[in-house]
Amino acid sequence: MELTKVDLRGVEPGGPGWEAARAAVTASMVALFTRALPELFALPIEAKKRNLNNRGQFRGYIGPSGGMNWESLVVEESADAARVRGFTDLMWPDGNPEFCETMVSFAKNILKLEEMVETLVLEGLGVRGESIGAQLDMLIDVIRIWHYGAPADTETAVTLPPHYDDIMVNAIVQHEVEGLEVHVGDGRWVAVPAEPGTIAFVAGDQLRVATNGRVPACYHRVRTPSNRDRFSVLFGRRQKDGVPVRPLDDLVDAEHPLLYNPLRHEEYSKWRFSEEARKLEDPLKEFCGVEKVGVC
Ligand SMILES: O=C(O)CCC(=O)C(=O)O
Ligand SMILES: [Fe+2]
Repeated sequence: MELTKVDLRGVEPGGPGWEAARAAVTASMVALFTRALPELFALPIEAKKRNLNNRGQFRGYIGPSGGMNWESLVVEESADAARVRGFTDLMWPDGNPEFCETMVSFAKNILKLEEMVETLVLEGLGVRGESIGAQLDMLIDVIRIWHYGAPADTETAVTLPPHYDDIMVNAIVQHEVEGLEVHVGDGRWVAVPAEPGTIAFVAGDQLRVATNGRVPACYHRVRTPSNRDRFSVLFGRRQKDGVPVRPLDDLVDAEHPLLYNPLRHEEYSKWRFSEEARKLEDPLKEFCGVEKVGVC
């Protein structure tokens, strides 16, 4: 079975055209992958650690640990030049305007594309325009930048174990080196090719809740059998802290009864990396499902 591809070229859900947005993202990716990321990861570890991880797991710098040969950093609200300047000044106390400009331009371009995808998905499910607008207004964006060394376990070649993302949608951009694999319906893993200009949109737990289960979260992992170093960038959108994610009213009716209670991102993201949650097959359902796992 091949991955289902939806060709969105020519689809214009209002505003600037899809093709123009896609071309702008592709152009801004070149400087990002060829200059900005290698420069960032070449910084001493003390500098990267200034990207603090004090608001729950995966919200700042992650260094090599537990046999995993990886590093990653987070830039919150990356389409906002002032926020990116804050990050840049932390990394390079003398400033680095070129890095800042590259990140902001990439984030602004990909933000447009991601908004279109979110809108298309919700429109496709029959959500009214005003509810879509209100939902999108509750989101903020966050970029996670990864640098993976060659796989430590050359037999499996897995560099990031299987998981669901805890946000609404992540746009994943790979560059030349393969890695992203998604779990498809028949239980197989399918690689998303690292082709130039290809962006994978991955649904997370928050979209599962907002769509009342209509869009399942995508189970995915990173595996690099070619044994090379790899960079990737994730542009994610998630609900703002303090604003719970609720199933959209338009997606709850007699045929589709309410499946989830409101989900608070900051509570969920802390709990789901706990010992207890890691053992569960469906932590989201356990955390906020109206019916708990194993209860009929
Ligand atoms: O590096 C990738 O392609 C995906 C990373 C990922 O799945 C994550 O950070 O949640
Ligand atoms: Fe992920």
